[in-house]
Amino acid sequence: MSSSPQETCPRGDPVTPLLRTEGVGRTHTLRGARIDLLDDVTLDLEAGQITALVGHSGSGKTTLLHIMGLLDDPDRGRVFLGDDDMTNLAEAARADARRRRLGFVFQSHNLLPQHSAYRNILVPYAGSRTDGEPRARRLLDRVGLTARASHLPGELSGGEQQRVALARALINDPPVVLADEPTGNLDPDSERQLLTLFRELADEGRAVVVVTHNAAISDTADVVHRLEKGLLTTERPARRHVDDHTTPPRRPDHTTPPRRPDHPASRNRQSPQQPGHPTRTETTPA
Ligand SMILES: Nc1ncnc2c1ncn2[C@@H]1O[C@H](COP(=O)(O)OP(=O)(O)OP(=O)(O)O)[C@@H](O)[C@H]1O
Repeated sequence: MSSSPQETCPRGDPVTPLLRTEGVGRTHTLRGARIDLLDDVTLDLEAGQITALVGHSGSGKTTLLHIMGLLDDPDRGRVFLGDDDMTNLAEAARADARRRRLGFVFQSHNLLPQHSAYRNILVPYAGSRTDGEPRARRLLDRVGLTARASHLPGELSGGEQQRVALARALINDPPVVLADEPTGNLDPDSERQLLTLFRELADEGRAVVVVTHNAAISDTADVVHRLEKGLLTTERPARRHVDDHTTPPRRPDHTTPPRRPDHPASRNRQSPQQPGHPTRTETTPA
């Protein structure tokens, strides 16, 4: 098998989530007080699904995303990519997993200002240059930016920069995409384009997790997890998180392609986490 990234996303085994946190905990001590920011958080990211991670500011969403993305270590618990326990791996192996198996999109897209859109997409490529260049061009086309290939980030709009960042996140064809407030700085059109791309990625069999305060994303998501006082509550199916309960749950038309029964997302509907039930039943004092 070639060591370069493949063109097709690795599909998840129907029963093995693409990413799993198991009993993850993170405790801080602030001015002598112990704070369980994350307490026994168990969650699965399944193939074919967009997962939204919501909660008030400071509830630990980014911390959990960084732990899932192997950018940070939990104090307790484990993180699996497929069947692989990533918890106590050496940093070199974690870095390799981050590069090949995880794609990151951040609110501030972190593009290199001196490089063109095309070069930025190639920066994290793990394969050979001859394989990478056509891949980068296809990804530029996919995010609708072929005509902007040679433009510097400063010459692109915020939405275009974020689509370059998404193309960069996909260069190694990762099965899992993690996004932290990706629409935070975007206008509604750019937001819609990004959400459409996320839906396509899920429909290809990837797991997409999005930390967000944006109700449009939680509407679009297949699964919504809420973090509160260290505990994770799973809400399924996704529904609005605004106070307008008179409006029925709805997905934007562009996010609802019909799914075949044999689609990875259809095979993964069952979950040990039930709607509305925290992973632990008691609340942990902050
Ligand atoms: N090393 C640390 N020591 C003490 N507190 C910390 C440490 N790291 C993070 N925190 C605190 O943990 C809390 C959670 O931060 P985090 O960024 O994960 O929250 P968030 O839910 O993503 O917030 P937001 O929605 O505002 O981005 C914050 O109050 C932060 O200050």
